[in-house]
Amino acid sequence: MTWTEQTVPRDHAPVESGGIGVLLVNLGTPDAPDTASVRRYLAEFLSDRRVVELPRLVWQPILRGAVLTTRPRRSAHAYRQIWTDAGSPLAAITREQAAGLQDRLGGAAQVRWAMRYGKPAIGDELQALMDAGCERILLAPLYPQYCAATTATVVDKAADKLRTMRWQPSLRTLPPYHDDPHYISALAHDLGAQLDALDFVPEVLLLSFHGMPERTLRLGDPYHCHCRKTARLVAEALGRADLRIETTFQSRFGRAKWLEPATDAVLTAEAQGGTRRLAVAAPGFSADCLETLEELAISGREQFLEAGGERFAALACLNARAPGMAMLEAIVRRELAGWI
Ligand SMILES: C=CC1=C(C)c2cc3[nH]c(cc4nc(cc5[nH]c(cc1n2)c(C)c5CCC(=O)O)C(CCC(=O)O)=C4C)c(C)c3C=C
Ligand SMILES: [Fe+2]
Ligand SMILES: [Fe+2]
Repeated sequence: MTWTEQTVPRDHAPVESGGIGVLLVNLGTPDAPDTASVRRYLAEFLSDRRVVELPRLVWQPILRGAVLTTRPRRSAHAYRQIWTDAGSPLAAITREQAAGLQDRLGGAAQVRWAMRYGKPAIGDELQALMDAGCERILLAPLYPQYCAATTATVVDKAADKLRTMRWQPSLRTLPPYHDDPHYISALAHDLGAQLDALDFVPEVLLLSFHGMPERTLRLGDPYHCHCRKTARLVAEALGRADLRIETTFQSRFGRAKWLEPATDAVLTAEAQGGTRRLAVAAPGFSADCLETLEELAISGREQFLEAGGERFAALACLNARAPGMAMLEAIVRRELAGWI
């Protein structure tokens, strides 16, 4: 037998040479804002050992016991407050970002999107890109600040899929972009415009990042340093001498010590300390989601006003608006250099 294309067995359809794919990935979200869907989502998310770094034998009984019997109902209530006709904001915005990037890249690459937990699954979307002829794929976790709990687990999940393939695509990953001039100037431009559009002048701007257990910093995760650097560069680029800018960490989970200062504690302390007008932005989130729309814009507002604050604004993430999309196009094109 001669070794021709026809006689060599394949484990996927033949691909056209030169096909380039881009897979945008964000965290994940439940399919619906009900307790059962949230429980399914949290079970997958919180079973990831990149997220909760405890031995399985210790963590799984706690997760299956206390956590999954109480949290899903509470979180489902929170999700219901932010759910839209297009579904979960995180999924709807990520879908829009993928469509916007596809428009910008034209025929140079095929763009799809996936979620690390829930749907659409990373493995299925990698397969779809390959089925569409992509031999080279840029995996783009939409996390500006690198963290093992977010960025690394996306790469792990993609590797799980590649492990099943005889003929793998060539894979690149988007590096963290926490200090990239495109990202910093997109944020400065967009946050500056949002601040100018407010009907009050804030005394304080909180830059609130998602928290992490503090021990991950001691173990060498660069996340905390990346957040601090982003905050410093955004503050410099905003260039507002009249605005006090503070960095905080939100969404504490569990009993361990998390990165500080905590956003909720600072909102209360600022109001009690005399700050009357405050704005909060979440530069680490590429898309608005539960953590920005509920935790900051709803609960955060309540905390600040109940403690004596008078005016509060939660600024939008970059989402699929022009400054964020131009930034995404620029950093993706750079990573595709040599491919397109
Ligand atoms: C140990 C628990 C958690 C770690 C560590 C963690 C890190 C982490 N998360 C994000 C981004 C998002 N998290 C979101 C929701 C969310 N996060 C946790 C817990 C941990 N996150 C939970 C339990 C939840 C679900 C909601 C809840 O029950 O509170 C989301 C929003 C998802 C959505 O559907 O809108 C995002 C985005 C980052 C960036 C990060 C580490 C840097
Ligand atoms: Fe989280
Ligand atoms: Fe939260």
